[in-house]
Amino acid sequence: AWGYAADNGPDKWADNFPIANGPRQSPIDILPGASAYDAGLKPLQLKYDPSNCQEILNNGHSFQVTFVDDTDSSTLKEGPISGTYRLKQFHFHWGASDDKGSEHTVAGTKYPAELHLVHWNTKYASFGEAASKPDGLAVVGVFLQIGGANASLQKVLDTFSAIKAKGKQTTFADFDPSTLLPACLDYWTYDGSLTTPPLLESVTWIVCKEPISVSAEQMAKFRSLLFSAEGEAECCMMDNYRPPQPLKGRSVRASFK
Ligand SMILES: O=S(=O)(O)/C=C/c1cc(Br)ccc1O
Ligand SMILES: [Zn+2]
Repeated sequence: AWGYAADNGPDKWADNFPIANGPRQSPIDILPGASAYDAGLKPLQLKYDPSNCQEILNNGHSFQVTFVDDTDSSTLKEGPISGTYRLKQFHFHWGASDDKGSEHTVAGTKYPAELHLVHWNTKYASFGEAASKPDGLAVVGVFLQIGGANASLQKVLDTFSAIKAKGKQTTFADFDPSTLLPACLDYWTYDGSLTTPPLLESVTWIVCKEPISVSAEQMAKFRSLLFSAEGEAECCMMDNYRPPQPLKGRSVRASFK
C-alpha cells in the first residue's frame, strides 16, 4: 500500500496511480511574483457549525477530523468557486523537523506543516462522486509556522493519546475549524489534485497567504503519532507530505494585490 517511505512513497505512486504524472497535480511551488491578481476573485465565505464535528481518526497517513456532511451547515462558498461546497474533513501534513513538512511551498519556502480543509461540491450527491469531477472538490490550505502555542490546535492534539496508532479513532465534538484559520483570508488559487493517492484531479486549491502559529512543542506532538498499527513495529508519523509537482502551464491567481 502507498505511504511515504522510500519503497512506497511519492516517487513510487505513479506505479499504481499513473495520474501522478498528470497535467494538474498538487502540491505546487507558489511563486507570488508569477501569480496574477484577479479582481474578480471574491472573499472566501466559510461558515462552519461546530456541532457537525464528529470524530478524529488516525488513518495511517495523517490524522483527520471528520464532519457530518448531510446538510449545508458547514460550507465554503464564494472565493474562486461557484455554488456550495460542504466540509468533509480536515487533516494535516508535517515534517520530521521544523524546516520542512508543508506540501505547497512559497518561492521555495517550506513550512513545518500544512492544514487541509476538504470540501465537496453539493451539485454532486456525495464526496465520493464529487472526487471524480474536475469541479468536485475545494481544499483550503493553511500554512503553520513556528511561534506561540496555538490554543485551538491544542484541543486537537489533546486527543492524540487515543489515536496514536493507525486505525484508532475517538469522538471529537463541538470543535469550530474556523478557529484554525488565519485572521487574513487572502489566498492563491489554482486547479489541482488530491495530494495523496488516488491523486484525483478534482481540486480547486485555495491556499491562504497568512500562516497560523504552532509551537515547537506542539509540532513534536504531531510526530508522536504512528504510521503503524497496534502490534506492528512502531513507525513515527512524520514527513507525510508530497513534494511540489510540475505546473505544466497552469496559472496561479491571487485574491490580493
Ligand atoms: O491532502 S488532500 O489533497 O487534501 C487529500 C484529501 C483526501 C480526502 C478524502 Br475525504 C479522501 C482522500 C483524500 O486523498
Ligand atoms: Zn492533505
